[in-house]
Amino acid sequence: MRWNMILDDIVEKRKEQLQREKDNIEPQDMKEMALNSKNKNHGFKEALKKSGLSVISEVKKASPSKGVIAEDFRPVETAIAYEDAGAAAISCLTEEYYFKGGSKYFADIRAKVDIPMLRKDFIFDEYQIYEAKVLGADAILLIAAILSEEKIKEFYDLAKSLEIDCLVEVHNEKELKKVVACGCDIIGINNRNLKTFDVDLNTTSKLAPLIPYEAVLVSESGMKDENDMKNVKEQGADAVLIGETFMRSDNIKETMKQLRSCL
Ligand SMILES: O=C(O)c1ccccc1NCC(=O)[C@H](O)[C@H](O)COP(=O)(O)O
Repeated sequence: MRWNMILDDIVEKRKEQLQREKDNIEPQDMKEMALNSKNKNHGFKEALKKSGLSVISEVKKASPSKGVIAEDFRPVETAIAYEDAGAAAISCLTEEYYFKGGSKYFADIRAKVDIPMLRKDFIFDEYQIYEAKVLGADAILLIAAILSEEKIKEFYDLAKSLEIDCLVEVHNEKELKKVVACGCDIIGINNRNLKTFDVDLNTTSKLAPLIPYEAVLVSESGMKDENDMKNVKEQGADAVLIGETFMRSDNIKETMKQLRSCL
């Protein structure tokens, strides 16, 4: 299978979702709603820079690698438990087909928690950034594997103009180079190999030394226990993004405590 095959499939499906979204609210209307939005940033970047290793806890019902993770999916309850457990921020999937997420889940959670929220999606159209603002997102994910350097810069600047932070995700050195060239200030290293779905925390070890000192470094995917947390912290991560481990937990507070026990 080709390196970007899975991402290509996800993006193709995501285009269909985008069309439905545009049919529902026209691009000009979405843009106006975003520009008139009173939603304020809850301080995503600042939350990740607090001492220790900050945790972005993810609300995710399913994934391409694991299928359905949470049969009994209760997004708002889960998000409130994350906040109570001391998560620095919440990530919520809004991609419908592969991750079984949705904008409604995002909006429902936003109404109930006070910590910063990341809109986790596959963003390739400015409409999705205006929509993120309207939903109350404090940050969006930009994936270097699906965007040119020009697009990263354009979307980064647009998001910043709307007071939205960007977590810009890389998988390898080539992607990292274009992200660094764009001056991105929050860089995510995804430990998941999208060809095999294997997670390897050595991806963080390999790329972390190449991240500019002033950028916030987020290690993403595959964090299962306190040793993984200790490992990526030692590699210089400021924050981690954790989904599956929390989504499979029946006691989120206890899982958070356990994950943080070696820090
Ligand atoms: O999770 C997947 O299978 C996946 C496949 C293709 C593209 C992205 C994918 N995941 C998105 C993520 O980045 C993770 O949801 C996030 O880092 C949390 O990972 P985990 O803690 O391993 O659930």
